[in-house]
Amino acid sequence: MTALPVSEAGLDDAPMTLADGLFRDRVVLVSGGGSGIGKATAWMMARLGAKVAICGRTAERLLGVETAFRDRGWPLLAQTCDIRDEQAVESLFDAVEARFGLPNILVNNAGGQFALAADKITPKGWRAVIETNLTGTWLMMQTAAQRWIAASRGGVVVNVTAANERGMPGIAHSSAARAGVVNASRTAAVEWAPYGIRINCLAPGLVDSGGLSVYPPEARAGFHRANPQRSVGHPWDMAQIIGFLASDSARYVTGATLTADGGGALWGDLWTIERPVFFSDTQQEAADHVS
Ligand SMILES: CCCCCCCCC/C=C/C(=O)SCCNC(=O)CCNC(=O)[C@H](O)C(C)(C)COP(=O)(O)OP(=O)(O)OC[C@H]1O[C@@H](n2cnc3c(N)ncnc32)[C@H](O)[C@@H]1OP(=O)(O)O
Ligand SMILES: NC(=O)C1=CN([C@@H]2O[C@H](COP(=O)(O)OP(=O)(O)OC[C@H]3O[C@@H](n4cnc5c(N)ncnc54)[C@H](OP(=O)(O)O)[C@@H]3O)[C@@H](O)[C@H]2O)C=CC1
Repeated sequence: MTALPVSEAGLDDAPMTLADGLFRDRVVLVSGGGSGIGKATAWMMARLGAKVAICGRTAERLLGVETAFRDRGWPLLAQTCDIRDEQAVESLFDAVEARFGLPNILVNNAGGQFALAADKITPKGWRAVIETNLTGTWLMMQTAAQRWIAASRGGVVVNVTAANERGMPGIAHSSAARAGVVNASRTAAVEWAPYGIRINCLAPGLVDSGGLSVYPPEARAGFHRANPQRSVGHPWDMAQIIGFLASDSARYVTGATLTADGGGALWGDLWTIERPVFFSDTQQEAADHVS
């Protein structure tokens, strides 16, 4: 696959398949918008005319995007917020409403985990990942829906989960949380359909964002081989799928999960921790281990 640029200048020029002005004057809230997939999405939305709000826990990350948007004359609201904290989530939505009005689109992208063998995860570590990826994502989408319902308006949610059809060895907590988001999304897609709210998920496979740096080098070395395309995706690839799901082109799509993993759900052997010897590529090593 052709490599796409990752720099900010690259995001300015990255090829766009979505129509000019597609999100003109729409208010788009992107969680985790200070880096990786969220940042690429914020950029894409701004290029397509949206008023963008981003959040994350780290002020410096947000500041980087704020500066770049100011240089380009793009409107942006950036606010620190831990999505696990319901009061912080409420004040984030208050701030967005005060600046731009109620969001039309929520891109629920913030999340992450640490890689550790399932038998080593502590209760505290389990809770931290579930709270981040399931509870935090839920608080954001429920808050958006409550406000849309109160205002008698529709809205669109895109939840960024992870491609977990075959589990995600090394990140069991995250795999469980993402499965929870997918099913909560299906359920809410039905309950909130009468209010004109659509909810879909994007389940990425491996995407070459800075986020991958937290994985051990021996795991990272195998990432690009873990799917039939023998490559990792780019944040811009994810941004454009998010743009499609958020747009009226997808108006008949709700409760769905779109997997973008280079076919990794069908073929490939992915480990986010070092591959146990039992699963070794060399038959002799594996046989030695079993016997
Ligand atoms: C087939 C195709 C498929 C394709 C499938 C695709 C594969 C998926 C690849 C995914 C890639 C990405 O998501 S890339 C994005 C990666 N980005 C991130 O992960 C960043 C976000 N992550 C985080 O912030 C953290 O990991 C997270 C734990 C979730 C939240 O942080 P907090 O500040 O709340 O938590 P902390 O205080 O740091 O830690 C809380 C506890 O968690 C545990 N803990 C935290 N870090 C730990 C660590 N490195 N090792 C062990 N344990 C740890 C400890 O018990 C900690 O308690 P103490 O012991 O008391 O400290
Ligand atoms: N890259 C990949 O291969 C894959 C990524 N994903 C998922 O895609 C999403 C984006 O990841 P990606 O861009 O790759 O990696 P990044 O680590 O760059 O992005 C994660 C973003 O989420 C923010 N975040 C994390 N926890 C919280 C929190 N509690 N409250 C608010 N913001 C938070 C981070 O900001 P801060 O730390 O400042 O809070 C950061 O901006 C994540 O949910 C990730 O797990 C899924 C599958 C594969």
